Amino acid sequence: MELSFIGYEAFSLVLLLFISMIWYIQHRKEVLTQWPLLGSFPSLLHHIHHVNEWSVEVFLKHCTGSVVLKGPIYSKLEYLATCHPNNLEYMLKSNFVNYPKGPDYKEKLDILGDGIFNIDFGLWLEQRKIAHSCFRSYDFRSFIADTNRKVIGDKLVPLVAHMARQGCTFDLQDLFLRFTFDTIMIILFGRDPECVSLKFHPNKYAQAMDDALEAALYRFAMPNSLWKFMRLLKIGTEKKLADAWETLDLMMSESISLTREDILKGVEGHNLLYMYLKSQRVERNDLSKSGEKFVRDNMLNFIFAGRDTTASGLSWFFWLVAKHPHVEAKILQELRLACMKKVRNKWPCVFDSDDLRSLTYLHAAVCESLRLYPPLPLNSKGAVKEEILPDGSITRPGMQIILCFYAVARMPWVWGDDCSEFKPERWISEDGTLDNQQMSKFFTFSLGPRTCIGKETAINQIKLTAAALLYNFHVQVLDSQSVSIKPSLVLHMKNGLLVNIKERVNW
Ligand code: HEM
Repeated sequence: MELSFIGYEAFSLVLLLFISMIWYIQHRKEVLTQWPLLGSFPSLLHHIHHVNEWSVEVFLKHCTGSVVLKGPIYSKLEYLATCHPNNLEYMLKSNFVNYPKGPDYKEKLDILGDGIFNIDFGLWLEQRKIAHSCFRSYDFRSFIADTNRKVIGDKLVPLVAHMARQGCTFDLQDLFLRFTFDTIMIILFGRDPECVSLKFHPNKYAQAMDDALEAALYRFAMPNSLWKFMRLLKIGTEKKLADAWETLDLMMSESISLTREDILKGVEGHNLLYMYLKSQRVERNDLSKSGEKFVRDNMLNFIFAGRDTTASGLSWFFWLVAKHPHVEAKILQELRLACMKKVRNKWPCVFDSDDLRSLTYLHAAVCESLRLYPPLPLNSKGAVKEEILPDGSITRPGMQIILCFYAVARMPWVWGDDCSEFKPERWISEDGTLDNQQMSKFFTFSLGPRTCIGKETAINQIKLTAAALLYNFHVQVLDSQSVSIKPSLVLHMKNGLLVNIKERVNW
């Protein structure tokens, strides 16, 4: 009797395995597999290391702008991933109030605390107003322009000239991360951490930021219970995040206390922390205690916002330009004209914000590169009320909505059959001016009330850096390397960008 029961169990197991195998063979070639009981979760985890490229395949294969992904049946995980421009526009702009980031977002990005990225409604509006008034102020804008000029002209260009003379191969992405870190730290705290230097000393803060961003990506893909369990055990990406958190907190408290000391000594400043403390109307004697967490959270948000994104934008831009010599030639032609107008014949030549106005083709090339490689490729939202989106998809409270900015640029029905090509010309209208119509389907800086506050700062910094480096040097990307996307919330290159640099002596 017992034997036949075991025999029955074994038979059922073999049958189950057989059915699973047949099912697997039938479905293994699908881009997105809906597993019995487990939903799309195994597919999502399997593809998480290249989630952006995978999202393009999924949307193209399913010929749609939206797909629903479900977690295992025991979990409440349900995603709506969409790259339909009408949906994106609707959620980010027209019906923005129904699509806050939601508490789930803040839990996953807890390292950012109550900073502007993480909060919604009244609290967000208050912080947005403070940030907006700083970024609009003449003094702060001049301070940013001045910082850009100094960091590019006095540090970046001389270092690149040195590398060119040495003839050594180096990682351009690493250099850009150092450069944007120095710049953002000067803008925020008025202090130069001197990461752009001949010593190339290891940057533990950069590593900490990379680890935090990688851990955050995995949190977005996993059921909450799983990453919380990993956090409890301090293993994997959660262990890296805990260490990164400690390192970044230390950096923040050092930077904040140094700036506070300056203010207490009466040193006038134009940096963002100085403006934030002033905008809180903190009494001078109170500066040592006031708003510790408020300041820490906001400044850390700005470091994440300003360093990684701009460095990513620069790295992909240089890679694309190196792969498209005809684009490089057109940019150089424009730069040469700009230089001639100002009668600049010394080497190296560094451009300033005034020059940028005449550089239409460079602007188009930068937009085109940011379209194809948006530094923040995904965005996440929650829904307050159930609604039907413009493409007919339904959003429900509790659902996580993923806005796929990387994928939208690669949909032929949005950007045309040549959508995957690097073509700055698509941004220029027949009369040679910039074609602003493209902006309605350009989501790289988001849209609506939460549009990136640093958009102008970032574009200017990329253009000024590109102009200075391309005009003075020839950047040759090593053909032997494989350039791919790193699994992270920011679109970095997995193995960096190895280049050789030569001075352009013939100008
Ligand atoms: C190429 C560079 C950049 C790109 C592609 C970019 C992109 C974005 C995107 C997509 C958002 C919306 C994020 C969301 O809603 O979750 C955003 C928000 C934001 N960005 Fe940027 N950004 C860049 C550079 C900068 C810089 C240089 C700064 C400041 C120094 C900055 C400050 C911010 C802030 C404060 C927000 C939050 C706005 C809010 O929630 O109201 N960004 N950015």
